[in-house]
Amino acid sequence: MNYNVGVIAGDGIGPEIVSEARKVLDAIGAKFGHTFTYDEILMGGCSIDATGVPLTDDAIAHAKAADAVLMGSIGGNTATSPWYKLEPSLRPEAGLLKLRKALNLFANLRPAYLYEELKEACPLRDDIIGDGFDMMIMRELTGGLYFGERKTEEVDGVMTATDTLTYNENEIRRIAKRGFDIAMKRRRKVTSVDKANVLDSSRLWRKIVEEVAKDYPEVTYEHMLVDNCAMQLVKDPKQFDVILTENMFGDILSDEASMVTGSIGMLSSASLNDTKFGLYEPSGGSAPDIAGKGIANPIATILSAAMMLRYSFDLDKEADAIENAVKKVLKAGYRTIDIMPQEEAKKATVTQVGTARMGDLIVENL
Ligand SMILES: NC(=O)c1ccc[n+]([C@@H]2O[C@H](COP(=O)([O-])OP(=O)(O)OC[C@H]3O[C@@H](n4cnc5c(N)ncnc54)[C@H](O)[C@@H]3O)[C@@H](O)[C@H]2O)c1
Ligand SMILES: CC(C)[C@H](C(=O)O)[C@@H](O)C(=O)O
Ligand SMILES: [Mg+2]
Repeated sequence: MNYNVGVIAGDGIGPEIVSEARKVLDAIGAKFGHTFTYDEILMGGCSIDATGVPLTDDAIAHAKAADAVLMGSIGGNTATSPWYKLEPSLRPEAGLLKLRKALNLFANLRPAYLYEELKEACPLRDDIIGDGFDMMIMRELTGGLYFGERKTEEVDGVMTATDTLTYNENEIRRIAKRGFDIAMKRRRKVTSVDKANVLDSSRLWRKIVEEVAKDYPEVTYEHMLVDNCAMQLVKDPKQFDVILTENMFGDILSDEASMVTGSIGMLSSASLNDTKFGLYEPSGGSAPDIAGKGIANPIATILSAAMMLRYSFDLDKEADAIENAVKKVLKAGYRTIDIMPQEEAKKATVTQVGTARMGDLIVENL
């Protein structure tokens, strides 16, 4: 079967990590008898440079026409890049937000899993790590602060900036259902994270989650305030199965969860709508500090490609093959620099490799 994959390589390390994921997809195609054709789509800083805007209507049309989209990352150094002198709607991130909205990608799944082999890269103590942990962050992606009205204006001679956080019950219900559905396929526990002690939007979130929970009697659920959740993620990450939360909290908590798995370079993600379509991308950014050096970890992008095979194309065997190959390569001791702490470097059993070599090793182990 032929699959038409839209590819947004993007900026910074984006092109480096996406080309490794394409390498792996091509190898999967050859092994299992599929073809993947790639439609390259411009988004982010590279689109600004080429067209003056971070995402053109033509780019949106190509993304919509694809069977699924694989993405690297967009953006630059927000302190120094000229892209951040442009008005906000013309900056790289505006392209990504516009695409998420245009494709109605409301459900963002970010699986944070500690590989046995990466315990050394996890900054937590051994007694906290125990047998490891495996959680799914289910982040609402098309509402909340990211999409509310915002303005900067002078009020009584004082510069004043406003961002608004709005959720309606339908937006909350559909993401909550997704969260409980996923929990049914996992360890049947949902932790709904909010700030209901302060925010109206969180109080509505809690009310709707409680209604949805009634349809899932087999799932244990709890509410947790976001500040406590941030703390619990490092105190006892094992307690979490599905973390269900709104857009901004999910953005922040998923970066935190990634670090307890060893590195942001390990955290894959799928952004889904209510069809089989999805946008698959690593959770981390364009990493301007290491772009062009050939040292970025491509595993999150490769695992995102595996999620694409599983969720958009129903190719479970093929997705398993990628995930197993990643495990084998880690077991054999290969590490990119982000998952290789100093003490590990001294061990003869561990070998540091760059981006392309890591991609090749995963292909060799398929
Ligand atoms: N989905 C996306 O495209 C996305 C996500 C997050 C940030 N961004 C953008 O990326 C730019 C840089 O943001 P930032 O520096 O705050 O976050 P970042 O995630 O790009 O980088 C944070 C740190 O993590 C490291 N890192 C990230 N991915 C890595 C990988 N695959 N391998 C090894 N190390 C990795 C970086 O080197 C850096 O030290 C900004 O413009 C931001 O808006 C884009
Ligand atoms: C680049 C940025 C807009 C984006 C977000 O905040 O959603 C990123 O941080 C992410 O986590 O995908
Ligand atoms: Mg983020």
